[in-house]
Amino acid sequence: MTPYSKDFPVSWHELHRDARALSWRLLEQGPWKGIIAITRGGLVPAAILCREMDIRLIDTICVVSYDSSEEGGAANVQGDLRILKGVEGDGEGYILIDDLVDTGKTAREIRKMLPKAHFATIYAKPAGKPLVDTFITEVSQDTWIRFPWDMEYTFSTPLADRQKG
Ligand SMILES: O=P(O)(O)OC[C@H]1O[C@H](OP(=O)(O)OP(=O)(O)O)[C@H](O)[C@@H]1O
Ligand SMILES: Nc1nc2[nH]cnc2c(=O)[nH]1
Ligand SMILES: [Mg+2]
Repeated sequence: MTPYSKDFPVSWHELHRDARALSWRLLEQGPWKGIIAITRGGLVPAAILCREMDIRLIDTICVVSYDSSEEGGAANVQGDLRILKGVEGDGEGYILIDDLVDTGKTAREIRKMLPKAHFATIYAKPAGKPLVDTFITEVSQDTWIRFPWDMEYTFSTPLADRQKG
């Protein structure tokens, strides 16, 4: 049984705007040595942050967590976190970026590896929020965020027709 009953679709435009808002917040807290993106969701926000903040040193922590093999591609079943690639050091002076924090499981594990990094996300749900140093938008725990890279344009049935069905 999925704990998600609401959908929160995010467009490229909204994501860009929110990532730029995060850049403003982080610029005020710098200087920064570089950015560490948590793959894969942190990669697009990392690219936007680097551009806005003139950061050229970009590293990755590569992890596998949620299972996207479910029918319909709804990637909402979380398994054990597997670290495919880490980084050296304790993260001091670095921004650690991910697209969102949900249960906080990913953040908790990665914060153990990089306790001095500044953990930033664009979106945060209540359970994961205490683990984040800076975020932009909070959504409820029962909401599944849909990122633009996971979606495509398709026909939308008019509301009146949906009621008939
Ligand atoms: O707070 P948590 O409950 O741990 O969830 C947050 C993580 O889940 C998503 O990644 P996902 O595992 O879906 O993989 P992806 O980034 O490779 O798409 C998201 O990008 C975070 O990394
Ligand atoms: N796309 C997406 N991935 C997630 N991983 C954990 N929570 C979420 C979510 O709300 N949306
Ligand atoms: Mg992720």
